[in-house]
Amino acid sequence: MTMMGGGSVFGGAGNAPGLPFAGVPQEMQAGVDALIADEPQHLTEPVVFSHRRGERDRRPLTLRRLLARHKRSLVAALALVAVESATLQAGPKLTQVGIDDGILKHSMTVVVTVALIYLASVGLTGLASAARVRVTGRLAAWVMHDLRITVFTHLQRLSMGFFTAEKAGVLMTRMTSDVENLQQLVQDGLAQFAIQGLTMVVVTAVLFGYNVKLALITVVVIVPVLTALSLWFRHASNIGYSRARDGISATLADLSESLHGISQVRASDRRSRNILAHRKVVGQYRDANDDTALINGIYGPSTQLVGFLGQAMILAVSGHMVLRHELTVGELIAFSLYLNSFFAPIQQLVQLYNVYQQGQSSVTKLRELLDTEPTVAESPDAAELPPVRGELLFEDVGFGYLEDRPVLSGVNLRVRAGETIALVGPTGAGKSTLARLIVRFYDPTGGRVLIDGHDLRDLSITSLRRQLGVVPQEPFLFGGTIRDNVSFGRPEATDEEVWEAIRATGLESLVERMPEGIDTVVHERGQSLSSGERQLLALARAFLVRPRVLVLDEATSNLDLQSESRIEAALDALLEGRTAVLVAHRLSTAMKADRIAVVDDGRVIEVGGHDELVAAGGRYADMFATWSRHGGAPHEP
Ligand SMILES: Nc1ncnc2c1ncn2[C@@H]1O[C@H](COP(=O)(O)OP(=O)(O)OP(=O)(O)O)[C@@H](O)[C@H]1O
Repeated sequence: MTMMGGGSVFGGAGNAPGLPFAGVPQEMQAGVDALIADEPQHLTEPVVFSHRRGERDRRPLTLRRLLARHKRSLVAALALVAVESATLQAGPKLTQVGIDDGILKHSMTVVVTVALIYLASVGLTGLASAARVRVTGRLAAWVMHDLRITVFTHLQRLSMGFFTAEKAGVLMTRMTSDVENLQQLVQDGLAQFAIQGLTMVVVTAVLFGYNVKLALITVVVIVPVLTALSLWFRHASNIGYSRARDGISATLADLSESLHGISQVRASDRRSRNILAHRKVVGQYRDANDDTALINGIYGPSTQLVGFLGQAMILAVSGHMVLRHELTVGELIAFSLYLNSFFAPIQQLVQLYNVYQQGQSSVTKLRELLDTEPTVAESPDAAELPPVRGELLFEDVGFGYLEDRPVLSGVNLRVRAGETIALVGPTGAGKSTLARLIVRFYDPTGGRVLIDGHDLRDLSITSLRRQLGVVPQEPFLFGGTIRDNVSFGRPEATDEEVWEAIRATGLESLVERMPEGIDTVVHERGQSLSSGERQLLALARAFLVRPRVLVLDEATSNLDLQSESRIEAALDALLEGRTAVLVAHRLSTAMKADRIAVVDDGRVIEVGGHDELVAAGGRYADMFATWSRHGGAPHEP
């Protein structure tokens, strides 16, 4: 739980009893203080966000770089791994001494001493292991924490084009399964790698130390078979895991799309089709998991079988050697115990290789994401935009979302400071695109967009956005209260200012009817407000920020007459005294603007006042005539 700094939240025993909140009883205050002191503190200091990445963030993401920030934990983990691997190997040697020097020579002292040392080594292994798990767990938690914040910050930096091109589900996979793969690798995989690797080296040396002949048999006969099996497993499981990764990506992408479009799914009664489609992606994921389970099922038991056969062979040879007094019984037992510790790491290492592979491929995918440069970048010598009057100028602007498909070409348009200009035209003409260029969601591919004579590309993005307000076609409401949503662009606004915005946009009666006024929580994605109310709330949000320049994309949804007139009144209040570019889908809105620009096929073909354009008898006059014929109210100047 996040807790801001500062004093006690509870009033203590000083509050008068009988009032609605009488405070914490004295006898409980100590407990409450202890509880608060125990609360974990998360960073709540202000974030300094930069549109440009710092030098540190520019270096490509690697596992080593992720770990390097936590050197102390890493060194501690390695030291504990070394202790764990060494103490683990004491058992067989102690068994041998116990048998040869204790049991066979009837020395109780040796047996007891060896048993005590054994006990101590087991205890030490347990302690080292517990400490190692704690250290690597903490290390993994921090690495994941850093990574999630780095990726999230980078996503904030990326341009709109990236989000429209990339499926939301795929981005979710980066933040979920890719980050979790890495967590698994850092938390246990790397430590196990080190333990098993070290164990193999130590045990090989010990085996040769005990008996060169037996060790050679092990290395020459058994190891090649195990190696061949392991190479097959590595190859097969690589393919399997890569299919499984694609499977989970597709499953999450499909799930996220279905959830976002749930109302459309219901309305079009696509439920059974969607279930079928989801069944298909989930089925592919299951197939991939089935395959990896099969591969594991073949590899695990067959390596075990090879291990047992090898042990049987070694036992036959070493038994023969004991009979010929070339080996003691204790040495035979110790050798076969060490043999176990020799086979186990081979199996484990191959399995771990998969964890490593998965982790590495996740690092690669996250690296690709972090290396994506924002297309709308802030220039290194970006200037602060001084307070503007709000004149906008499009100079021979060309733009296309895709390289070979121009959406705008040769657009020239001047929006005077303080005027409201409406963009009208057929659907797909490029009206919203023009609006997006003003707020620099995209940069033009040709020509320039200027505000008060400054090319937008030369300005710091923050200073530009501070003076711009945007009301999108479908306003997004965030999970939180009405107050949070209205003050989204200016969280420091006072209650009075929030109320003023609510009153100006005619939301007052609605908010007053709500159970907790401006503190009423509206649901995620604003499902608890009607579409008209959501639009009004978006207008209130813009009103509170009081930007010099407003860009409004008029909602296309049909509202009842009352809501429409409320929105029109709210617009009047909002547009007063500022420059506004209004993407108008209704001529009734457009004709109230100071001037109208007709956009067709990516060009501005007419600009002028309503009467002027009607009199000119051009494209706008045609649109107006059609609109009037179909029941639009005739314009009364
Ligand atoms: N993110 C995008 N990626 C690729 N093409 C896009 C994207 N957004 C819009 N387009 C295309 O650009 C063209 C202009 O779209 P735009 O949204 O500007 O039209 P509009 O005039 O605002 O239409 P409407 O009145 O329907 O809102 C359309 O052909 C559209 O398909």
